[in-house]
Amino acid sequence: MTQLNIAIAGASGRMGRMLIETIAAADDATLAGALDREGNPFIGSDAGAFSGQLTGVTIRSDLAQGLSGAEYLIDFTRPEGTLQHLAYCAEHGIKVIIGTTGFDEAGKAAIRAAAEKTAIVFAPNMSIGVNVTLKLLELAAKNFSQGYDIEIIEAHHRHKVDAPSGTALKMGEVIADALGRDLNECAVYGREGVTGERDPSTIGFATVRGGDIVGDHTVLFAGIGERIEISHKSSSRVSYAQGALVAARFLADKQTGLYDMQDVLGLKAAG
Ligand SMILES: NC(=O)C1=CN([C@@H]2O[C@H](COP(=O)(O)OP(=O)(O)OC[C@H]3O[C@@H](n4cnc5c(N)ncnc54)[C@H](OP(=O)(O)O)[C@@H]3O)[C@@H](O)[C@H]2O)C=CC1
Ligand SMILES: O=C(O)C1=N[C@H](C(=O)O)C[C@H](O)C1
Repeated sequence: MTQLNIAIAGASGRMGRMLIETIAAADDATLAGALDREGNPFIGSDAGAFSGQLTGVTIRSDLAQGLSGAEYLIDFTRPEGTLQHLAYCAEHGIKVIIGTTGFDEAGKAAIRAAAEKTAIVFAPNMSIGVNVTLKLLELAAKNFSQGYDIEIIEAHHRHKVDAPSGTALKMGEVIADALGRDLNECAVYGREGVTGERDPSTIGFATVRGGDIVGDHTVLFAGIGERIEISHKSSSRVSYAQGALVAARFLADKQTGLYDMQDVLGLKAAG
């Protein structure tokens, strides 16, 4: 069986730890490197120390050292970190799976440019459940295009730094596209004070942060006399890590190009 040699960025983070455990349990993947930024207290530790299962791979801050044996990098860090890692990977032909959220337009443009040099999967949510939910939302939006107000509510743990979540924004994009609207023009991010009546063409977002909530997303289609809610709730980060591994397998025969989880899961053409 061909082995995927995968390095993990943000190795000591919530997703990094889960990814290292997931790779250890996979028959076709080998941990080939582990990165964290300079000053991180876990630099120099074994990447498996968190789970008590040593890997023989040391967490490094130097990209050349951390990526020397890697064909793939799975990166769930912060936009500024991901973009630094990506520049190195693009130069060295290392394929990249990006789960990081919170990129601005310039960051997204840099990812598109890097995809001309290496193969990339970039998705705000790698879970199969969320990606199938996006298809359900497309269908729902087309059928509730008149007479239903659309609100997206997301809840995450207290440590999350970006809002709305990347997944909530993606849900908004999918719904806006299905309705022929531009999310940049119709999104309303929170309300306060005398807001006036709701504009029916808007898509509203609400954000909750607290405790250890892994990640909940609900889209509400509120009509007269009825409302429809489509929800996805994560109870473990394992589904994101498994999805990232599926994305790495998908890239095995790709040299360049930018893909998302809809490509990976073959959902683009699905009705
Ligand atoms: N696509 C998906 O399916 C999912 C996406 N995410 C996204 O993944 C990202 C990480 O989430 P999570 O694991 O919870 O976050 P954590 O804060 O737990 O981990 C982030 C890791 O990245 C490191 N890091 C932070 N800044 C930099 C930098 N500038 N350069 C290099 N490394 C850096 C952190 O190091 P330090 O501790 O030293 O700061 C830490 O090791 C978020 O953007 C989140 O939204 C999360 C879950 C699923
Ligand atoms: O930060 C998180 O935890 C998560 N982030 C992603 C997002 O912003 O959508 C995915 C998931 O919801 C967990």
